[in-house]
Amino acid sequence: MTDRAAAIQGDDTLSEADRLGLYRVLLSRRDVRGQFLPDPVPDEVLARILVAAHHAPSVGFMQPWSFILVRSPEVRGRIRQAFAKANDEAAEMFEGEARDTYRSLKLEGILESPVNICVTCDRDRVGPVVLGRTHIPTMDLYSTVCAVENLWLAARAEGLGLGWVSIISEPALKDILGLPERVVPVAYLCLGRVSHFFAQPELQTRGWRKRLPLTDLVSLDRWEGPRDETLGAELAKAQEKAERGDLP
Ligand SMILES: Cc1cc2c(cc1C)N(C[C@H](O)[C@H](O)[C@H](O)COP(=O)(O)O)c1[nH]c(=O)[nH]c(=O)c1N2
Repeated sequence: MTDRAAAIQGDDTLSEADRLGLYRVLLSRRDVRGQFLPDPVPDEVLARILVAAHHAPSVGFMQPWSFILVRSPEVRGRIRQAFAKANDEAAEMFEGEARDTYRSLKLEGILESPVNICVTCDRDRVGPVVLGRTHIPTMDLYSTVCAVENLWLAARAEGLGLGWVSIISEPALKDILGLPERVVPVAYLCLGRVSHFFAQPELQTRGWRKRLPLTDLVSLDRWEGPRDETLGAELAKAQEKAERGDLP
């Protein structure tokens, strides 16, 4: 094989089944809190999902992420306590009916899921000057979120549910997991087999918020600039189709 042949992707066209499969994963991915089954996630499946996360894009190819697999019931118990404290504080921030609804929501599956994963960002992984992060310092955090999304989609492709828990004080999480000062806990995730996936986001099903019309969110050339009517009609059609659960 020539150097060039080795350097480019061989068959770079996706089959129709691949294309649809990707959309199916994207549109059926759910945040899962309550339907976890206790069966362990096999190591080879975990490895595939973590490789998918590790193939995420990152600023300057910095790869600032690490993955802490939290299996210990003792550690998970401490995390669950930190969640409970933050969740009580969070409920107080809402008023009236919203507070009651908030209290009725299940917002984590820390103990029910067989494994938790903390995805961290080492802000100093390659020293202070990073290609692409020179003018917007938060780019390493955004890169780590890309890894989280890859992990989430790969989990869905493996038939596993994943739930993101962010109602925890950051210092408490850092303390429990022993993170050094320079390392940010970007995402605390609960992963495992589930009894079922909801068709729509749970927050929508439970009346908290609806998906916004995409046409309101796409404009031309500047913040809230003019709308392209022809594109707008396509966006509305495509969104309706997705809401019905039809693949594009
Ligand atoms: C950064 C971040 C943080 C959180 C979330 C997501 C993201 C991206 N979500 C999940 C969130 O509620 C969910 O994604 C939306 O409601 C949309 O639902 P689907 O993900 O499409 O099922 C989430 N869910 C939850 O039950 N507890 C939580 O603490 C959080 N935190």
